[in-house]
Amino acid sequence: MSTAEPYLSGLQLAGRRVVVLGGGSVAQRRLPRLLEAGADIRLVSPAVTPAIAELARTRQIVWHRRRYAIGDLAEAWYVLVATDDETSNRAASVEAEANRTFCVRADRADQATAWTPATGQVDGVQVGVLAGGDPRRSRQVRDLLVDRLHRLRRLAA
Ligand SMILES: C[C@@]1(CC(=O)O)C2=NC(=C\c3[nH]c(c(CCC(=O)O)c3CC(=O)O)Cc3[nH]c(c(CC(=O)O)c3CCC(=O)O)/C=C3\N/C(=C\2)[C@@H](CCC(=O)O)[C@]3(C)CC(=O)O)/[C@H]1CCC(=O)O
Ligand SMILES: NC(=O)c1ccc[n+]([C@@H]2O[C@H](COP(=O)([O-])OP(=O)(O)OC[C@H]3O[C@@H](n4cnc5c(N)ncnc54)[C@H](O)[C@@H]3O)[C@@H](O)[C@H]2O)c1
Repeated sequence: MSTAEPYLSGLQLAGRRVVVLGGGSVAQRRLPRLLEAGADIRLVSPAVTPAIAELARTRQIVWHRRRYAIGDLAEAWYVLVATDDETSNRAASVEAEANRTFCVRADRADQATAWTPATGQVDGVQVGVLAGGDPRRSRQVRDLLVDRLHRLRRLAA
């Protein structure tokens, strides 16, 4: 990956296929935002957390109960790689690159073509913060911004 700055964007994912690999704590944290965006989510993982199993049971996502296989990313507009198996993570990011599909890689920031910002929303205003790969800092800055937006709303009321 280059040392250039990432380009923040507002992806319109409604109805578009997003493939998530892995069903652990990282996937669980990120699925709610993808669902709010209306993404058509396919999740591939041999095991998932109870919260993710519930999303599958209620048909909010489609869960394929198996390991990643080459070809899984064929229809994807966006890919979130979050398994704890480095070999699969690497193979999937190679497949995404060949498909020219942007791909988050939770275990290796330097091998990813997209990063997940810390996000918040107040009154229809979304904030997204990247802090150069330092998630604690992006979370802290997001919390400050969301708090300030809440204060402004109270002052305006
Ligand atoms: C902001 C947030 C968004 C979200 O996830 O929603 C986010 N990580 C969050 C939490 C978090 N991340 C980590 C922990 C474990 C404990 C700790 O270290 O504190 C926790 C805490 C937890 O899990 O509770 C460790 C970690 N993170 C990355 C690596 C790999 C590496 O750096 O190479 C490793 C080491 C993994 C390992 O050791 O194996 C990589 C990335 N994490 C990013 C985003 C992208 C950078 C964005 C930026 O520029 O800031 C980036 C580059 C790529 C990506 O994954 O998209 C969210 C907080 C927001 C919120 O709370 O709302
Ligand atoms: N980027 C971040 O914010 C962040 C935060 C914490 C951890 N991590 C890293 O991200 C990865 C995932 O973390 P986690 O805490 O969600 O792990 P986890 O152990 O909670 O979940 C891993 C998931 O991957 C699944 N899995 C394993 N092999 C697979 C395969 N071949 N194909 C598909 N699914 C497979 C498992 O069944 C499990 O559901 C780890 O490498 C971890 O070090 C990243």
